[in-house]
Amino acid sequence: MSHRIFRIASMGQQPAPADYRALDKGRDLSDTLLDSLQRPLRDLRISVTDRCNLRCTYCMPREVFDQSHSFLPRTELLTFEEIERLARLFIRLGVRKIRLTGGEPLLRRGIEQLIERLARLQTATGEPLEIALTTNAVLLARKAQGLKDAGLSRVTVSLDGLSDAAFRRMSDSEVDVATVLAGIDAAQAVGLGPIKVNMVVRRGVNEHEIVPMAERFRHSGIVLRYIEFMDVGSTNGWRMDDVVTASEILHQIAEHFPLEPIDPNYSGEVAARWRYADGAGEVGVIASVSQTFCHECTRLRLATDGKLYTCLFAGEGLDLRAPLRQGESDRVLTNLIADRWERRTDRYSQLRHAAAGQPEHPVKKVEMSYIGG
Ligand SMILES: Nc1nc2c(ncn2[C@@H]2O[C@H](COP(=O)(O)OP(=O)(O)OP(=O)(O)O)[C@@H](O)[C@H]2O)c(=O)[nH]1
Ligand SMILES: C[S@@+](CC[C@H](N)C(=O)[O-])C[C@H]1O[C@@H](n2cnc3c(N)ncnc32)[C@H](O)[C@@H]1O
Ligand code: SF4
Ligand code: SF4
Repeated sequence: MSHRIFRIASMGQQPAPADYRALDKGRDLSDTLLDSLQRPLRDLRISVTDRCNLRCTYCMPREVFDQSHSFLPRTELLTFEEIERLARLFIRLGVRKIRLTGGEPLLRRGIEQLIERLARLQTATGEPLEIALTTNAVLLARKAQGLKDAGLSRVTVSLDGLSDAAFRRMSDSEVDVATVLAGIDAAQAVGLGPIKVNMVVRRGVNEHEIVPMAERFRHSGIVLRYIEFMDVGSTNGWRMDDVVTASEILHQIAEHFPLEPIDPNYSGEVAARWRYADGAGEVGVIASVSQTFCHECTRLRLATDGKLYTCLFAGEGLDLRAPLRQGESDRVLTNLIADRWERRTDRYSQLRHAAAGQPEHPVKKVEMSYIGG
């Protein structure tokens, strides 16, 4: 396996400040913006903080994200005004859905004000923008009503097991499952749905929770999605052996509750959908390791400090904060973003798959808590 193919992910030069002048020109936005693999831009994920109140072992292992870890200082974060300005430009380039994430997005002070600003925006086709938020739900019970009032469309909650023992092992915390379930109940009560629950499955840690979780969310109207443990970042000690594949997961569930495949809700959906044959609802599997979906990837990620990443597994981002704070025009920023998308060649998961799960990384991948999950 050569190093070369993994070098493809998101490499690209930051233009020198002087080059911004050359980008100060109008752009025809009537055609769909496509990357070099003919994928449109549709989905923007914004990391609003790199901090978190949990220490999930697969995302922010405590031994790395401890007291000595330098989180970004406040001045380095994009302000709400800056995020709103960029969001407008992304929408003009085709974005229809914005997902707020992190780190833990409910830790960002005044997140409701950001949602209010975004909720006023319309997509290029005149429809309201869909604004979703992914959260560990530790603070959701007390914040659900405010989020709804601010204009949030829906929430996705991460929960890796129903027993406190498994949940605490995965999240490396003392939080109990009841707190997360209370958050889900509150979100449902205020109408922050359709609600989805994401469960990362790690072999030998929480695979015994697959069936109890299915049982808990059947008949609830909530869509549970199982996620294969991924090699995001550089610190989570990922090994292919620890991945419980989507087919293993589905097999376990189907032994108790027969399943039937159903069509995706939209092109490029990351979860493959299955419904319970007895009509109890649906589940999804996100097979980002065993059945990759790069060929339909329409996602762009704006990290906490304003760097733009064209792949979850990128090593380098395009700095948008510098031109923003240097007072560059919307035209410059739009051209910067559009040019980056047009040059995009990322398909990391597909290449990892082709290499039988043995990537050799020439670049240090950024952490998921910073780039946004
Ligand atoms: N490899 C890879 N994994 C992804 C990507 N996007 C999402 N995932 C994984 O899928 C998980 C679930 O993502 P969500 O944000 O809940 O999924 P989504 O498809 O945007 O959600 P919906 O809008 O509800 O369909 C993430 O936490 C990641 O683990 C991606 O672009 N690449
Ligand atoms: C990074 S978190 C940020 C939002 C919020 N803190 C939460 O946990 O919902 C977003 C999603 O990424 C998923 N995730 C994090 N690390 C992962 C990994 N190594 N493999 C698969 N999914 C991962 C989490 O389970 C979560 O659903
Ligand atoms: S997955 Fe979410 S809750 Fe867990 S450590 Fe990462 S950012 Fe925090
Ligand atoms: S690895 Fe994920 S983020 Fe990167 S191109 Fe593939 S689907 Fe998109």
